[in-house]
Amino acid sequence: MLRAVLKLCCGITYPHLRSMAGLQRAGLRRAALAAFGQEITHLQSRGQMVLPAWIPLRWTEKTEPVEQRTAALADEDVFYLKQGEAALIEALKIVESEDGWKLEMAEKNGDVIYSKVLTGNRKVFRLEAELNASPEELHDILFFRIEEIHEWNPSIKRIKVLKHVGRNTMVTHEVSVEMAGNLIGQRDFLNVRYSSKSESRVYFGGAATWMESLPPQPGFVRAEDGPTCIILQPLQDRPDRSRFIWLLNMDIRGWLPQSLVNKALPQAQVDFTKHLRRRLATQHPENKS
Ligand SMILES: CC(C)CCC[C@@H](C)[C@H]1CC[C@H]2[C@@H]3CC=C4C[C@@H](O)CC[C@]4(C)[C@H]3CC[C@]12C
Repeated sequence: MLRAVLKLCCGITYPHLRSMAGLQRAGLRRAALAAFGQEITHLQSRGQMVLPAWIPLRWTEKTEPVEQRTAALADEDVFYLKQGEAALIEALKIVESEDGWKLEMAEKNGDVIYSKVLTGNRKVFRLEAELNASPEELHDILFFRIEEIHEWNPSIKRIKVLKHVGRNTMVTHEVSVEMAGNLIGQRDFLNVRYSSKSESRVYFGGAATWMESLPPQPGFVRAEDGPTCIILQPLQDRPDRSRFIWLLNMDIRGWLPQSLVNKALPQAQVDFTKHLRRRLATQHPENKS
C-alpha cells in the first residue's frame, strides 16, 4: 500500500499524467486530487512517508505542518504544491543516484554533462557548472523573474506564470523556439515549478502538469518534463559564486530520431548556461567569467 502511494506521489511522469487527462471532468478530477492529497498528508503526519536520508527536510521544518500550510488553500492549489514538492524529491533522487552515469560532454570552461538511462528508456542529463553569482541571485533570476528569461535566452520564446501558490510554487507555460537548425519545431510546456531553500542551498523542482484552462494547443507539440531539478550551492571559498546542477528530464514528443534528440538536449543545456553567463555578466560587468 505504502509503496503504491509513494509511487503515486512521485510518479508525476506519464502514466499519472495520462490518467489525469482521462479524468478531465472537473468533479472527478477534483475528487481524485483531494484523495491523493489527503493520502500524502496522512502518511506524512504519521511519519510514514519515507524520504531518502540525504534530502534536507529543513524547508518543512521552518514552515508550519503541511495541514496548516494547506488549510486555507483550494484543492487545486494543494495539488500543485504537493506535485511540486514531490517532483523535487523525485528529481533529487535521480540526480543523487550514484550508478549509471556516463560522461556525455566536457566543455573547456569546466562544465560537464553526464547522462543516464532510466528505466523505461528515458535518457536524462545532468549538467554541472560553476556560475558567477550567489544562489540568491540565481534564485531571483531563474525563479522569481522567470517571465524575463526569454529576454536573455534565445531558445525560449516566452514564459508565462499562469498561477502562483504562495511564493514558492507556480504553474508556468513555456514556449521554445525551433531548435537544431529548425529540425525540432516549437514546443510548449506546462509545468509546476517549486522552489525551496535549505541553509545556503536553493532547490528548484518541476514537472509537467495539467490545467483545465490550458489544454495542449493546436499547432504546438506539448513536450513533457519528467521530474527535473536545479540545485544551487555556494562555493565554499567563494560564496558569491555557485555550483549549478541541473537535471534535464524531458520527453520532447513528436516524431524525431532518438539520436537527434539525444544530441539536442545536452546542447540545449550548454546553450542555456552560455546565455545565463552572459546575463550574469551584465549584472557584474567587472568580473566576467
Ligand atoms: C530541445 C528542445 C525541444 C527544448 C529546448 C528548450 C529548453 C532548453 C528550454 C525550454 C523551457 C526551458 C526552461 C523554462 C523554465 C525554467 C525554469 C527556471 O527556473 C530554470 C530554467 C528552466 C528550467 C528552463 C531551462 C531551459 C528550457 C528547458
